[in-house]
Amino acid sequence: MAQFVRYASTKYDVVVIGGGPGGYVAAIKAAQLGYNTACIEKRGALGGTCLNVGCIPSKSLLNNSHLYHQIKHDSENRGIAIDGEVSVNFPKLMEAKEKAVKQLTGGIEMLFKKNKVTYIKGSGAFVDEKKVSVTPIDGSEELELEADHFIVATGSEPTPFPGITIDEERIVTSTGVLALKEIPKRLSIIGGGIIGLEMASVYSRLGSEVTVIEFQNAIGAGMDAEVAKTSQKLLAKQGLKFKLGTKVVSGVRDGEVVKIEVEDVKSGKKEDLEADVLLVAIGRRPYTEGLALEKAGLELDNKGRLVIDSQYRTKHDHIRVIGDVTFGPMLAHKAEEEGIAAAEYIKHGHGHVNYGNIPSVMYTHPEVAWVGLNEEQLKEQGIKYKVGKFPFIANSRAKTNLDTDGFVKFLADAETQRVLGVHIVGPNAGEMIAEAGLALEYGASTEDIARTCHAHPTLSEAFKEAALSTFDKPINF
Ligand SMILES: Cc1cc2nc3c(=O)[nH]c(=O)nc-3n(C[C@H](O)[C@H](O)[C@H](O)COP(=O)(O)OP(=O)(O)OC[C@H]3O[C@@H](n4cnc5c(N)ncnc54)[C@H](O)[C@@H]3O)c2cc1C
Ligand SMILES: NC(=O)c1ccc[n+]([C@@H]2O[C@H](COP(=O)([O-])OP(=O)(O)OC[C@H]3O[C@@H](n4cnc5c(N)ncnc54)[C@H](O)[C@@H]3O)[C@@H](O)[C@H]2O)c1
Repeated sequence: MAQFVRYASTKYDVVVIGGGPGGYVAAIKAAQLGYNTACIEKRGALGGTCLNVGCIPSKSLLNNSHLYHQIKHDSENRGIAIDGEVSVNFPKLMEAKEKAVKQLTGGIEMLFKKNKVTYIKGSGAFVDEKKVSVTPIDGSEELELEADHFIVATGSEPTPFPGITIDEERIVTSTGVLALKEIPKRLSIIGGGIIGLEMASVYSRLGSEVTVIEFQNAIGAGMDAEVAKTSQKLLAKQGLKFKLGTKVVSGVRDGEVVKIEVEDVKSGKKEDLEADVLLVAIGRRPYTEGLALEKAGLELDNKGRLVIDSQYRTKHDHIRVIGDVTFGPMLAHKAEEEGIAAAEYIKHGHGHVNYGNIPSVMYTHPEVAWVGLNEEQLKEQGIKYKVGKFPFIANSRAKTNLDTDGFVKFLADAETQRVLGVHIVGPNAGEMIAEAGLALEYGASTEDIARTCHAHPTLSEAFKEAALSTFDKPINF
């Protein structure tokens, strides 16, 4: 009975299943558009993978491990003398991460209150296409909710590696690696994608010997090949070991160590490795467990993604799907944009996400960021393009910061100079890429950017000079 008082109503205009970046944003937007909205989340905290076990905890560890590494290895250069020992307090580092997560997930609860979204802590499952049942996480009585519209945003989970058993202690996914009890002496990572490289950076800076095992001959899971190569070189200089073109045959825990057998893809040569922790980071897959999709007759494709049309509708017009659980890149900002668009489709019949303009950022040091098409895609599509590049070594702010690795690379239409893609490896790339996104959105040419006054001395002058370099000579290089 108490449940019904707490959850006020069992009939809503909009019910959102999943409280991650897709779901919580969709719920707030729907409420702002005037709908009586509820959001069902089973984790016990809002914010989904991103805030709880993804973007936010990983960025906390990346930031603080970078600071530590810089203080320890890069202070003398800068005229800062360290008298005494600089060391890591690992439990405290983890505590700082937890604090950031708690503040941000709690912040979403406040936003729900402010926007009058009903937050239902439980697991949602379709009863039919008009109703969902909720099993509350506090063990109280099951509820049934009816709604005119549903938005499914149940996210994704780590892709398992066939034959390798995860214990989240010695053989871990991204969730386990973000919550280790101690810094492993040796960390092996299967997958040289974004998770693999970000976590490799964290633990390498903290003192682990890190080996990244990647099936492909390049790291970065699809980033511009030249950028991927540069990034790999810079990460290798920091001490990361790479085994590219390498297949993992097996990974087994043996007491306190993990034994890994790998095989060179080309030669078939086998090798045995040993690690204290093995991270499996070979991608993520859509998560629909327990949703009882069959009760609503919803379809999955062969990759387990919920099938939708361009307005996020399933075969039922009133059931929409957004975020990692459906098509497109598995990124928080993509899920958020879709959350807003889905609510707007419900209200107005139109919404907007530009899938050609979704930035990607890898938060290593230096960062890697890109948006639009890369050289390989342009060649594949037969589009004639010009390249403009500017290295940070020639940028005054990068010089003053003693942080000069990397470059900005523009790809522009050969005839019109319209920006087609921007790829950056370098300091602050993740912030700088926003300017490229704006340029793409407005259909800017590289000349538009080159003629825009950028403040001096800033890293963004490298951005301007790279744009200029697609059609003229740079000034400072
Ligand atoms: C280690 C790591 C780092 C990452 N870093 C970044 C980054 O820096 N930038 C970036 O853009 N992306 C990053 N990502 C990806 C990002 O986390 C996802 O793209 C994003 O969280 C997807 O949002 P979503 O709302 O679709 O799903 P999720 O965030 O996965 O949220 C889905 C929610 O639905 C809930 N749920 C599932 N089924 C039910 C049910 N039946 N009933 C009730 N609730 C349910 C789940 O508990 C979950 O909380 C990272 C991911 C990982 C793993
Ligand atoms: N900064 C960010 O935006 C950020 C950070 C972390 C995660 N994410 C998102 O989370 C998702 C998952 O990340 P991820 O790094 O697990 O996936 P990913 O797709 O980025 O990379 C997986 C890598 O594993 C390799 N691989 C696959 N199977 C393998 C095998 N059997 N042996 C060796 N290597 C193998 C792939 O070639 C690829 O390079 C991605 O979609 C990513 O966009 C984003």
